[in-house]
Amino acid sequence: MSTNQLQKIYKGTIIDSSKNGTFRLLKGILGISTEGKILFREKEEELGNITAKYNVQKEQIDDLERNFLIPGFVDTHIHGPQYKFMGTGLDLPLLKWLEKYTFPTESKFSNEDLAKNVYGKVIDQTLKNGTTTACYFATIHLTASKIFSDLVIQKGQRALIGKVSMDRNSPDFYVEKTQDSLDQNEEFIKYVKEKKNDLVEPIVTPRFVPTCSPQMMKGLGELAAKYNIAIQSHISENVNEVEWVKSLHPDEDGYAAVYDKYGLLNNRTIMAHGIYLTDKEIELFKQRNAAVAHCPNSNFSLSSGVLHLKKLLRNGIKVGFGTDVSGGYSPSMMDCIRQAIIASKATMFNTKNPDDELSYQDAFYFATLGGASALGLDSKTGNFDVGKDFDACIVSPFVSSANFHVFDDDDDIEIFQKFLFSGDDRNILKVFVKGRQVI
Ligand SMILES: O=c1[nH]c(=O)c2nc[nH]c2[nH]1
Ligand SMILES: [Zn+2]
Repeated sequence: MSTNQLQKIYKGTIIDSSKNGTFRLLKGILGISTEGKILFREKEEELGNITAKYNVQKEQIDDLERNFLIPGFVDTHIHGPQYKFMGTGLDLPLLKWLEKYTFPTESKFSNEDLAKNVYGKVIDQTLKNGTTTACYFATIHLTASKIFSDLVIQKGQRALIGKVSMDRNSPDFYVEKTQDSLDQNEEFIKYVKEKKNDLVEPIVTPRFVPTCSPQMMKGLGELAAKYNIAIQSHISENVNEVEWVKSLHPDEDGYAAVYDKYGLLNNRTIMAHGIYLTDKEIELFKQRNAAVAHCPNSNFSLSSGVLHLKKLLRNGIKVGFGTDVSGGYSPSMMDCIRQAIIASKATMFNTKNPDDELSYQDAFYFATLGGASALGLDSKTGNFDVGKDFDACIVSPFVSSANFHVFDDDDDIEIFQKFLFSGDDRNILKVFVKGRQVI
C-alpha cells in the first residue's frame, strides 16, 4: 500500500460497537486514508509496525490523550422544517398537534428564504451534536426540498432526504394534487441522484396513511422500486391515528398491511414509532425486513405512548433511534439514548421483566451502528470497522464548560457513561464525516 493513502492516525481510546452489537473500548490506533476511510484499527502496541509499514510521519499521528473517539450518531427520523418550532407546542397529542402547529409551520416552506434559514440551522445544530447521518423529512415543497439537499451536501452531513407527500385529509393550505406530487417527487429524486454525492440520497416519504390516498401510496411504491431507493413514514404512533387508519382502510388487515399493499414495506423501509403494532404486524415487518425508528422523546412529549423496544428486538426487527424533531424537543441523539433507556424502564415497570431494560451499551449501539443498519448504511458508517468511512466525534470529558466533572479515580468506562448521560455538545470537540471535518 502506498504511503500517501494514509492521512492520519488517531491514537488513544476508541469506543464503538461491533457488528453484533457488542460494546468495544480499545486502547488503540485508527488509521484514516486520504479518501476518509478507515485503513486499520489496531491495538496501540502495533504502532511501531504500522509506522514502518506506512512510513508514518510524526505529524500524521494525533494523540487523543484523555479525549476519546466515538462513531458519529445516526438520527433515523427527524423533520428538518420542524426545527423552526422545536421545543414549543408540546401540549397536544399527535393529530391535534399536526393541525395546530405542524401543518401551519411546514406550509410556510414555500418561502425559499425561510427554507434556507431553517434548513441551514438544523444541519448545523445536528452536526454540532455529533449527528453525522440524518434521515430527514422535508415538506411538500419541491424547491425547498432541493435547497435542503444542496445545504446538506455543502455542509457535509450524510443524509437521506425526503420530499413529503400528502394529498388527502390535509388543510387546503398544505396539500398536493396526487399526480403533481408524484411528478415532483420524481423530479426531486432525479435532482438528488444527479448530484452524484455519495453521502446524500433521496428517500420516498409518504407522510402517513391518513394523508396519502391509495393512488398516492401506489405511485410512491412504484417510484421507490423504479429508483431502488429507501422509504420512510410513520406508523402506529397514537391510538386515535390507528383507529383513523382502520376507518379509512376497513378491508386491510392493519396499518402495516396498508403500506405493504402499496409496495411501501420492504428491506429499505424505516417507519417511525410503531408503538401500537400488533403481533401480526410485527411478523409482517419481520417478513419484509423493514425497520422501526424509535423516537422516545416524541413518544413522551406528544403523549403517544411507550414503545416496547425489547419486544421488537426479540422478534428480530431492525431498530434505529430518532430524535423526531419536533415531536421530540431535542436535536441530540444523546438525549434520545437517555429517553430510550427511561422508556425501557417504564416498560419494565409494567412487564416486571428485567430483560426489558435497555443497557447504555445497547442504547449507544442503536444510536450509531443500529441506526446505520436500519437505514441500510451499515457497510459505510456506524462503527470503526476497517473499510468504512470515518464518521466520528472527538469527545473531551475535560472541557471546563462541561456539565459534569471527571475525578482522578474514574476509569474510562465511567468517564464514557458520564459523557453519555450528563454530557452534551460542549464535549464534542470535532465531528468528521467521511474524513472531512464538519465541526
Ligand atoms: O411525530 C410525528 N410527526 C409528524 O410530523 C407526523 N406526521 C404524521 N405523523 C407524524 N408523527
Ligand atoms: Zn416524525
